[in-house]
Amino acid sequence: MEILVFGAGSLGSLVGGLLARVHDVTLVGRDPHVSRVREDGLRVTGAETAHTAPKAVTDGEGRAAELAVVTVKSFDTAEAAETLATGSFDAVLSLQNGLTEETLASRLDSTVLAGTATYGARLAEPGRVECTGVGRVVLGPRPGGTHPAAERAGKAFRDAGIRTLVATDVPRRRWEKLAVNAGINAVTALARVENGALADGPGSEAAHRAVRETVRIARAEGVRLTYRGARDALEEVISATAANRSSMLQDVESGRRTEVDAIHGEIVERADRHGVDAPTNRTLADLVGAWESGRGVR
Ligand SMILES: NC(=O)C1=CN([C@@H]2O[C@H](COP(=O)(O)OP(=O)(O)OC[C@H]3O[C@@H](n4cnc5c(N)ncnc54)[C@H](O)[C@@H]3O)[C@@H](O)[C@H]2O)C=CC1
Ligand SMILES: CC(C)(CO)C(=O)C(=O)O
Repeated sequence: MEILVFGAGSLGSLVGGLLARVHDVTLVGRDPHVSRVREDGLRVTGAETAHTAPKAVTDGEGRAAELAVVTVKSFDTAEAAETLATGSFDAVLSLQNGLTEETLASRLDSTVLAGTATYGARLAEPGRVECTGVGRVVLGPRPGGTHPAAERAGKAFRDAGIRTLVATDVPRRRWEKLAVNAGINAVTALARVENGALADGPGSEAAHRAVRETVRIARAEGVRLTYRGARDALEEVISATAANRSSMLQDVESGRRTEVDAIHGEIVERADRHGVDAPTNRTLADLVGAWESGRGVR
């Protein structure tokens, strides 16, 4: 399959490097990574290993492929969509945090699929990405149900050795992931603690409040997410990733812009739309937003 991976950073390089084992892959990224991939290929090290030779470009304009996989940070999604709109794709799949598939769908004519990835990836150096954990990709049609494009994308991922589930209940899964991120990301970033610190104590209280609010908003959106389901997912992720530093904590520690707007900000915006209270998410969004403004990265 011809696949374009838009956003060849950590996750995009891991997924693109693995897909290039059996598919015709083009990475859209930035230098010096892109130049190194052109010279020496792309190495995947760690929990997965591969050395493949995807094409790599810095200009994503006017490209065509059967599938485009979007792996830019959530705040770059609108710009990525504008660039993708100059090309031609049968389907576009988001593997990002947040509900970015809606931004893509509002700007693109292609079929937009939504997904989640629990693989861990870190761009170790130009030309080399480290797989820090083998997880799973779950993907499916944005409104749920089935679609041939989702089946084709799922088969392409599986053929490349990526653990993949094609799901019929993607909205619930996307909101469950959003609820887990709402519970963990800002609390760990503000408290400067690993995910495991939220297993009990005050961090746990804040995380559970953020999750409970997110479930209320998901239900107001018509998504069949239960508090018990989201709470179990939160507790499982806290336990399975106890020693990890969340992506938001890593961003704050590196002085980078975070995905707070796509997680807590998105939840607050939808809460306002539905007239539902979300005081914990609002406070978390304001505090991380204040840090970003003070740091000049917002
Ligand atoms: N890193 C991980 O282990 C995981 C990441 N995710 C999600 O995946 C998304 C991406 O995360 P990361 O890979 O960690 O971020 P990242 O910052 O490492 O990668 C994004 C890349 O996109 C590139 N990019 C952005 N706009 C571009 C443009 N217009 N043209 C060319 N290149 C462009 C950036 O230069 C950057 O290299 C996020 O939403 C994140 O939450 C989800 C699961 C795991
Ligand atoms: C699931 C979790 C919270 C794991 O750290 C994550 O997705 C993140 O850090 O962004």
